[in-house]
Amino acid sequence: MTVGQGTTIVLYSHQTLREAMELLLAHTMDAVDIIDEHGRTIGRCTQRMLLWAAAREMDRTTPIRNVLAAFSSEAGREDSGAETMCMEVDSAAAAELERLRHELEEAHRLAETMKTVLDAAYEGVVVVDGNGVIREINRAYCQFLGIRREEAVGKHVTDVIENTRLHICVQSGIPERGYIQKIYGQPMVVHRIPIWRDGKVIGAIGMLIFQGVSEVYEIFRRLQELSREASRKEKQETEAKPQETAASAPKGIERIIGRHPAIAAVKQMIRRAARVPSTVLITGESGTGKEVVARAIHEAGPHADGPFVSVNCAAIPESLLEAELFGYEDGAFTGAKKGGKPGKFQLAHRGTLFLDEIGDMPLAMQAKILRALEEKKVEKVGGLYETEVDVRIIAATNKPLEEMVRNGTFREDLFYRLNIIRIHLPPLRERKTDIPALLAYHMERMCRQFGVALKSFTKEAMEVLVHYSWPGNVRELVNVVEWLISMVEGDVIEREHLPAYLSTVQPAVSALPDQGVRIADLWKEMVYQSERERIAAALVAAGGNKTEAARRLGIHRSTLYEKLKKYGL
Ligand SMILES: Nc1ncnc2c1ncn2[C@@H]1O[C@H](COP(=O)(O)OP(=O)(O)OP(=O)(O)O)[C@@H](O)[C@H]1O
Repeated sequence: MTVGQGTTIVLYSHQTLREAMELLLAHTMDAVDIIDEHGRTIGRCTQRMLLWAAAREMDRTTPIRNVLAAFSSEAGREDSGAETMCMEVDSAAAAELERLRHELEEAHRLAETMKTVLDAAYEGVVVVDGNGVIREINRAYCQFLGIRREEAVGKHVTDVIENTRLHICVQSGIPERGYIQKIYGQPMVVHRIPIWRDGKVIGAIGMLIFQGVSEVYEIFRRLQELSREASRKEKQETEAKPQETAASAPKGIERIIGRHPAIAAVKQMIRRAARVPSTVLITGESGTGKEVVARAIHEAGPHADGPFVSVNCAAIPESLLEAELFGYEDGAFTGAKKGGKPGKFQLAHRGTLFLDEIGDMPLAMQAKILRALEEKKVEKVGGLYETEVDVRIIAATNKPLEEMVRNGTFREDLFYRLNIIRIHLPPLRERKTDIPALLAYHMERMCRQFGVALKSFTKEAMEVLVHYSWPGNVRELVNVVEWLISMVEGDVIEREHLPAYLSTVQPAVSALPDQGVRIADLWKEMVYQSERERIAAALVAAGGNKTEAARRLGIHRSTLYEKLKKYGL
């Protein structure tokens, strides 16, 4: 009943008249402060006030704030020596109190606003104290980590965030901006900013910058300016075609471009699916990236070093499907290769078998696949014995499997066996904000691959591309980029250069997200940072030999020298 704040005894405004009486009696006190739900003192409960209430036979369950209000208004009229705090104090003290109350309210409002801002922030934000213990973490960061706020607050940052250096930043007091930090195998741009007070570091703020597609046009434009500059120089300096080096080629989840919430959720699912060996069913229209997702799961999982074998079930004639999947023995059928052939299941041993277009699988073959999945054994066509296989199955389809189960064209038992983890990829027209980033990514990738100067889009051309409905999804977008690279002579792609069918829908005033340009700078920093890291890694791999490092990077030696100078390596 008694409410204590440290050693001070107080009464909360919701407590009853009876509780107030018991409190004063128990502590033989004359008066006690009344505190509201925000911790503010709203008045004082005195013996006189309680006597007043008793004389009026007030219900003992009346909240004390109501008693105070009634007493104040009556006492205010009848008695200038009323007991509420504001009336007891003299006018100077009252002014001071008013100022303090105002300040407290402001602080309270500010704290609320800060929390709202933090949670609405596009970036992930985490705050640690001087010991590296998490004091605050916002919704975006929690979502990215797949944890709840309560699971993070109070823990040491190293127990919550992979590869963090926030605790080091607290010790050194040196800000670290635009660093690359790998979280769940994904390179992320982070900032670490120490918080100073009275000449001491009392904590640090960590910001996680999602490889965003907001401000995409600006990012795109700047990125293109940068890269065009760089590729012009490189072209002048070297005859050799710039190659996409193994070190620079993005892998796994990095290849999945997009920050639309649906894609962010897909990435989250990929990370989870990679941790377990369960079968995965990926659904989505043709060209939405089902195979990219399957590969990402494989590459993020424990069998990443094992094979990834892809089978398009729709592309193989029914008569050959069994031999293709399970292999065949020598002389198993007319036309069989001498010596036999291993099947895809065997080839995918200790790796992943990606069964694309599983909805097109004939019923008879579905039964065989189910058996292989359940028994983890396969038998070649014409074979006499079974072989054990350890394969993770990822299946994909653009067909409505549930409906096919209902009408008997897809086996229910196989459906449930495959549908353990379900990932759905929405069509591109439902995630238009990802279009500019996808264009940027594939333009950069292909120009590099073909050894041509990077091309950029005008805003008008970009608007047409964002507004187009992309029935063929990302695959169609990739094809359009390739077409543009080969058809457009100059470095800038104008609206007029686009195939006519893309322009059938007129763009609205501005289709592009308009969220400021902060991320653009970060993107630039990220590009610089990752190039610096790539060069440093190549140097280490080449044992310090610059000619060899340049060869590994696919750039001219003089370009490497220039970059070494630029990055202070
Ligand atoms: N999120 C993405 N980021 C970058 N590229 C993507 C993305 N999604 C798809 N792509 C690209 O689009 C093309 C088609 O992707 P993919 O083959 O994975 O689609 P799919 O859904 O498996 O198609 P289908 O159903 O026809 O087999 C590929 O070139 C792939 O690299």
